[in-house]
Amino acid sequence: MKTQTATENNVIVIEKLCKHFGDHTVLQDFALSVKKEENVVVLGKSGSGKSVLIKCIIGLLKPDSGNIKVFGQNVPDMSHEVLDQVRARIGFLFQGNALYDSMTVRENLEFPLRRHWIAASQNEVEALVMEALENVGLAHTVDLMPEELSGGMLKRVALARTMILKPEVILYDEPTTGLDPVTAREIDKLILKLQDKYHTSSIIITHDMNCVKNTADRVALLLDGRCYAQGTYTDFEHSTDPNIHQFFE
Ligand SMILES: Nc1ncnc2c1ncn2[C@@H]1O[C@H](COP(=O)(O)OP(=O)(O)OP(=O)(O)O)[C@@H](O)[C@H]1O
Repeated sequence: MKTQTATENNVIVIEKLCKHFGDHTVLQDFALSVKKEENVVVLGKSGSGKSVLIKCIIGLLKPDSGNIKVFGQNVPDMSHEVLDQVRARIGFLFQGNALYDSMTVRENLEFPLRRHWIAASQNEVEALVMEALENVGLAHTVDLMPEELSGGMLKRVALARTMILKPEVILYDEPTTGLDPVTAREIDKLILKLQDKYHTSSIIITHDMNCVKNTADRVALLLDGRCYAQGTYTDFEHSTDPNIHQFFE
């Protein structure tokens, strides 16, 4: 049974998050929360700090101050051991997919299972690999190498690998960037399908307003280090605030 220890149904609560590099302030009192089974899109211009935010959430960067509570525990206070356990509950879809070129699709999908010692027997590993690939409609690619796959297929295999540990939270870093519009919409649909099937919560970083429209339960605009505005896609679409409106031009 999955444990849900966070308060008020929030799986992520970020409060007063500050991160500087030298005299460059990237995040300043940033706040955001994500509820169970909610998709929150973080919008922000290039260089606004979206990747820094994601890295702080998974403990790859230490904030200067503030809290990042994931499943009720504060990431900056976690020991390496606890952080490792929490990371097994958080899936991360990298912008560049981060598949190993020298491994087959099967080996790429087995990798997180072996790293976290999830499946004991080879039969269990095989079943989980095939379930993950069937989820993204790519069971037939199991013995192919990444170089034999199209950009959209690579993204779907990467998503299958992210999902194989059945994460409760998924962080998507620009999931549709570099894909043609038809493939991008297929990825949007997969994001929703997997959320529905596994009841995941997500933070999605994207500039693709179609992806926002299709996937966001809520949109948060990261501007000048803060969460400048939050609302639905429709709220944002109808906003007359130039800082919001510019994303629709
Ligand atoms: N390790 C680091 N050391 C110094 N500066 C950094 C570091 N990581 C990020 N930055 C700076 O923080 C700022 C925010 O970077 P970040 O990569 O989070 O932007 P982003 O919103 O993800 O941009 P993009 O949409 O282009 O990917 C940038 O000015 C970047 O140069």
